[in-house]
Amino acid sequence: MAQSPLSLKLCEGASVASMDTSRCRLGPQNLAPNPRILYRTPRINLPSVQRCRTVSRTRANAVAREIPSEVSGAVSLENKKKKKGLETDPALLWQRYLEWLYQHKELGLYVDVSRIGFTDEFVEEMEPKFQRAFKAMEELEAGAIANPDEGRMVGHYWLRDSKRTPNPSLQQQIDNTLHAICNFADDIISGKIKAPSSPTGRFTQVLSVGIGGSALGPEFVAEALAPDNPPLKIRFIDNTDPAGIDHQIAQLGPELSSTLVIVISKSGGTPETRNGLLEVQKAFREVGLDFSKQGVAITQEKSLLDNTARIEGWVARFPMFDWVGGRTSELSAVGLLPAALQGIDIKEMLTGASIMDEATRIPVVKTNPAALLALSWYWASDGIGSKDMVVLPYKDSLLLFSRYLQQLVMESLGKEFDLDGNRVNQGLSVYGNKGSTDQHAYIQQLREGVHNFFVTFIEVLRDRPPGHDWELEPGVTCGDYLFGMLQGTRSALYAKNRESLTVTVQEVTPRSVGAMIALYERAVGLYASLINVNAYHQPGVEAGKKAAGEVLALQKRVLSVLNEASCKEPIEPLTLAQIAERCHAVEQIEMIYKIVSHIAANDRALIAEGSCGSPSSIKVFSEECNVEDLYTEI
Ligand SMILES: O=P(O)(O)OC[C@H]1O[C@](O)(CO)[C@@H](O)[C@@H]1O
Repeated sequence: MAQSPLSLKLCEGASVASMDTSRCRLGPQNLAPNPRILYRTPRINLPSVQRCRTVSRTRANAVAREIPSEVSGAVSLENKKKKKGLETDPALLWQRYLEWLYQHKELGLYVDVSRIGFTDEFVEEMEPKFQRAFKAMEELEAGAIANPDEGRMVGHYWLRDSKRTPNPSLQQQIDNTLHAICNFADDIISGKIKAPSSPTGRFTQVLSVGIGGSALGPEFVAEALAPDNPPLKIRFIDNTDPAGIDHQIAQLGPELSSTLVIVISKSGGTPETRNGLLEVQKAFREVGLDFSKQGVAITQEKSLLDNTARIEGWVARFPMFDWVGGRTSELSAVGLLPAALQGIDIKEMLTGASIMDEATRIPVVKTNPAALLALSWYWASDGIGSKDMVVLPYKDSLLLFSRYLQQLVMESLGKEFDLDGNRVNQGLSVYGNKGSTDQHAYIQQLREGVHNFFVTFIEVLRDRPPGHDWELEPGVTCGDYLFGMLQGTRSALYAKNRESLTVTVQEVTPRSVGAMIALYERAVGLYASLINVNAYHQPGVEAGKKAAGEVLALQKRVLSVLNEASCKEPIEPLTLAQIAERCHAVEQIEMIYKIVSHIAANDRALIAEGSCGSPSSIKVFSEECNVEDLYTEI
């Protein structure tokens, strides 16, 4: 017999037949954060408890014009592709390979778009759009307000060439910050800055707390570049999952005393990051450690996090600049400080990015690797994201590249409206892990199943550091197999009309990683211009945050109503419908059921009686009557 979520959660241990009379005990409820902690206001705005009715969510924008797909060029492009098909003649394919292969000699980086089937006619048609995109990029780099909705400049390119800032004070801020990061990392690694409670006086671990752009870049780079024995090892808290947080803290064990906690949040008010910080601070208190002696903040000046760190006297604070977006912040303090603490050469990362920036400023599609990517994306996904981009790095250390790109691409391009206010529902979906591992997971479908993707192969030529390779069969190394798997998959997919492009680097080094980050940042920026969307805002993310705030506000109201009922003599158990009515949220009854289920599953101070398989029969009451709450909440 299928069980409802409630039967599973509320009545753990009880058989379905015995559920009718089961009682589910819940522990004391306390949603209020520790009053001693200053950093406690989440960025999500919780409506006051008086307003626990459903807030109707109307879109702020005026009603937008729906545009037919012909306007975006999608239909004509689709037809052209059908007529053309992919080149199959080996000699012509080789010619195409030679004609389109891009090589950056200094970086040892190649971009091969020969297995994307665009035609010369298409390239010609795209030329005016590209010229507009190059122009827009030039203006952006010169300090234009390239993020009009937020009225912001977009300056991540300045981070690796500070002379390009539109004014000298910004240049100084960038240079000073880089200098401060290098000095701080040196002082931590050398032990000049001490971990006061550590037995050795040294910091040995970094715990990075952040989410989205404040985590994905540092996670990717740590996986790609951290040496086997870094001066400080790094761990991440990138969610508000209590079990995940507990796991990280448990893994640190006694090394908590030698852990440098870096809290990263541009806004300084992201709820998940705030919660991570509060949980870590609690863990510190429980073992008698002074968090302020081990905490570092990376955030915008004067943000809530910045103020907290300043008032509590944390070890250090580093700025996040207003003009650097979260998903393009890897080469700001966000990515550079954690990397430097792991002994990664951050100046090399910046150099790689800077060289790539030079290469991707060239306003000629064929000789600009970022433009080649944008051109390929446009062709392969019809300029409307009709196909997903599967990213397959054939190198374990690049495992997180696809996850990093997922945010960079999807948060930048996934937009409801274009810059003219037309509803376009744009985007480009990105997923992938690594090859050849994924060949044993989903490549079966890619080759033979639904044709809704194109592939980006990331190839690394150097298998191992020099002097370490050996032949596991005559003439064949382990790395040859990896190489063979990549080439084989590329060919096998192409034979079935599945398009792909390949980005090749010599080695995974700080320089090549910096270059790849810059390559994709620029490709996203150019592609956004081609499809006419603002790549630098994320209005859609706010809706989820607002809705989460409404759920938590409703939960407070539910608890308040139950508390009031439990203070009566005798205690008054309430049905879900009664709770909803007293909350003035009749239309939210399903959410109230979920709230009660969740609280019940967590042993808090609620008792639910009734048939768990039939929510309408449930009666709920609180075990405790908090008189203080009675008159304040309602
Ligand atoms: O750095 P913050 O302000 O904590 O934001 C974290 C992430 O949240 C978002 O704003 C939305 O998910 C991302 O763009 C950003 O990287």
